[in-house]
Amino acid sequence: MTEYLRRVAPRHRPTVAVVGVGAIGTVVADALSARADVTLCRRGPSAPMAIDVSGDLHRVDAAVAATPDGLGPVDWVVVTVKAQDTRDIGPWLDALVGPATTVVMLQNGIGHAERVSEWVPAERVLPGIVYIAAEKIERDLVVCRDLGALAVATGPAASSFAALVDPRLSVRLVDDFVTESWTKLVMNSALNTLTALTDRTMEVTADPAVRPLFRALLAEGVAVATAEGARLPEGAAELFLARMDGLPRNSATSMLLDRRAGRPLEHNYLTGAVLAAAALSGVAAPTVALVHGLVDALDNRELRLALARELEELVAA
Ligand SMILES: NC(=O)C1=CN([C@@H]2O[C@H](COP(=O)(O)OP(=O)(O)OC[C@H]3O[C@@H](n4cnc5c(N)ncnc54)[C@H](OP(=O)(O)O)[C@@H]3O)[C@@H](O)[C@H]2O)C=CC1
Ligand SMILES: CC(C)(CO)C(=O)C(=O)O
Repeated sequence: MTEYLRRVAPRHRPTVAVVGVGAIGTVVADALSARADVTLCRRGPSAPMAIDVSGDLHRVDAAVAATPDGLGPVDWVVVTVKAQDTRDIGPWLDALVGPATTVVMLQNGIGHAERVSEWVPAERVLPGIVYIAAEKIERDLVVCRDLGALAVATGPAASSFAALVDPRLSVRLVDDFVTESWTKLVMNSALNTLTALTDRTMEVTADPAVRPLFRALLAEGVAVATAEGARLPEGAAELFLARMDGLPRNSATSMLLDRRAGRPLEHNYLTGAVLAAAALSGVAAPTVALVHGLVDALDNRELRLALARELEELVAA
């Protein structure tokens, strides 16, 4: 293209749809909004979102859709629902995914591409791991306490996506995504589950009564991750525990927030994923199994309570 044409040709602004406008979806939408046309795909009333990033409170500059009706394919779909809700966003993906769409999966756990294989082939999925601390404190308001980083699998889609993101949210391109995702999964399997079970923030890692349980979960997780091809250093479990000790003491995990709000828990994609891999590779993970069972019992109880609350509201209405 000549220099003249380059100047007069209208620039195509990339289009992005964020499906799952909770804590992480809102932070990422905000970070994309300067360089792309962003649509927030929300269920319920189509209100805009506000965000508070370390005291800077503002409205997210994005369109809002409450239903997929009338939407067409976009350049990028960013999926930020909890892993267990991925199947439910099928109607959004039907509308938004076309032959040139890349789906960015920003979720804890592993198996990101498999979860959306019905809608998009693996080569057009960009899996990502999230290192952000955020919470949706009201229906239309998210607080971001640490605008950390995203880690995405290296490739052409990764560089193009990174170029769209405000540099204040760093995007790290990782060659070994297996090691990256298993490292986070092993930590989430211990930290998210034990904070949710004890109803305590990250300070629980230092409790001498609970610390041995952290150690056992991490050691089993590391053994399974290694069997799955993650390349972890010698003494990885202790290293992970030290990393957890460095996290803000009064911060919640996403699973603790879900427990406190009476929402379904993501454990089937955390401890559940570790157990599935352990069964396949023949690695023993008895502590992970016990803790998984406890969280499952908690999840069912929270669900029953949520249903009872809904019923009460219906009766009162
Ligand atoms: N929060 C954090 O600090 C961190 C989270 N993560 C991971 O990031 C991922 C996203 O977590 P997070 O942002 O915390 O989760 P949230 O629960 O805050 O947000 C998920 C959003 O998805 C929406 N949703 C669920 N089902 C549907 C549906 N069928 N259609 C449309 N929207 C739907 C929910 O809507 P509604 O509001 O209506 O319920 C909710 O707003 C998870 O895998 C989590 O583990 C990782 C690191 C840190
Ligand atoms: C690492 C941690 C605990 C950070 O918030 C997380 O991934 C989560 O809350 O799901």
